[in-house]
Amino acid sequence: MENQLVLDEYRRYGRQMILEGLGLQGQLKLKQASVVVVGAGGLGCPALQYLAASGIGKIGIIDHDVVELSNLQRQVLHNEQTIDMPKAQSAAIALKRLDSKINLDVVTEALAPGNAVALLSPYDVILDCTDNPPTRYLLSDTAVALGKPLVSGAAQKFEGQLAIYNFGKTGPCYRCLFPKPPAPEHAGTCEETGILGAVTGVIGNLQALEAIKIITGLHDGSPTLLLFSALGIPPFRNVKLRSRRPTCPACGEEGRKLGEIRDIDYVQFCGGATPNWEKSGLVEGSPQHRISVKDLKRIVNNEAKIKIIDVRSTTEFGICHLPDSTNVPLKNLVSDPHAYLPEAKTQTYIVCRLGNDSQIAADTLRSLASENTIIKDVIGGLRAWSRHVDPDFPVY
Ligand SMILES: Nc1ncnc2c1ncn2[C@@H]1O[C@H](COP(=O)(O)OP(=O)(O)OP(=O)(O)O)[C@@H](O)[C@H]1O
Ligand SMILES: [Zn+2]
Repeated sequence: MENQLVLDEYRRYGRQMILEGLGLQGQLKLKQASVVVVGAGGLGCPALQYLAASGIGKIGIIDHDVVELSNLQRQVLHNEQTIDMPKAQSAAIALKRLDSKINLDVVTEALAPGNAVALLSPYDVILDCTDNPPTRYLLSDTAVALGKPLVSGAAQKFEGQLAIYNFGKTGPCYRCLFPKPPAPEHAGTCEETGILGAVTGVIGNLQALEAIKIITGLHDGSPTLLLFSALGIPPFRNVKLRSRRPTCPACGEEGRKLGEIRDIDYVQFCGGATPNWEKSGLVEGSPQHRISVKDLKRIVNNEAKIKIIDVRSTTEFGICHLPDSTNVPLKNLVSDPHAYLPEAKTQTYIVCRLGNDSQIAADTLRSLASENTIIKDVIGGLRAWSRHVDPDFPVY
């Protein structure tokens, strides 16, 4: 029945079928098409919702993570009842509610070098709705190897990006544009940098729209990078992309130099795994220049002359903070550290949300202070504080 519509489908898709350029033929193309969405998070949810609603014949959902309360602010297919459920499964439940006959492939494992070719090859179009550099390179290389277009989205803070890679005969791949990965400290997740939910909605919807244009033949085929800034005037800018780089190791005409995808260590290529700082909050017996949250709690109760400096932004400090802590945002501290050097005999403890920025601040002050001044960073930050000391302290 893929080459014709059933009676109900005329009514369901009529509003888009009457569009010039789409028509019955366009709707049949959507019905015959298959799309895979990698990542059922902030971008994946809205993308999946509009792909499913438009009548795509088969949709793959790949995500290894489970739903958390902090996801619901933007991952609009999930809900309070599906917390702790695999995201791919939670998204499938929501899409089945929209269309009970929808054809879905649900994969609750991560896309990895060993399974990428097999998992992605059954589909016509691939959507990158993930959030980390290793997966972006893996998706791009696999799309090139399989000769499929990759609709790639990204969003952070108030900003988003959209591009189609490996599109048509000359469209560049992700490696053509970004031959080198970002430094790990610049590859922050939404947890670290923040994200407005509606921003992922804008980009995720555009990803669905681009896939629909590609499938129905409405796309003009020119590779562009769309930059969105919610606070910008105007909020959208379009950058025309060059053709493939001849020297690109993935798609360049000088031949593929990458080797087999399953043998590539993408995590290593992107600078190695980022340490899980939160876990390190559990470390008992702190190293010399660091303090665990439990030890800090003991000191707060007993010692008179201590100072707690919180190096988060003023906005974050306003959300919650430790009693008697002083807010000095990291950038202020680093730009004028002499202004914040502790008085003699004051013990200084530096805290942030997850325990990274506080180390930079503590190192900066220690390098200027006299040798026996006590300046320590709090391991695991406020996240560890709420986990191990005060369960009523807000986690955000
Ligand atoms: N290699 C991968 N295979 C499958 N899914 C992936 C892969 N890498 C990332 N993802 C998924 O992509 C999604 C990205 O979405 P998003 O950044 O909105 O969610 P998140 O990771 O839950 O966010 P937060 O940073 O707030 O915890 C996540 O659900 C994540 O599990
Ligand atoms: Zn390339």
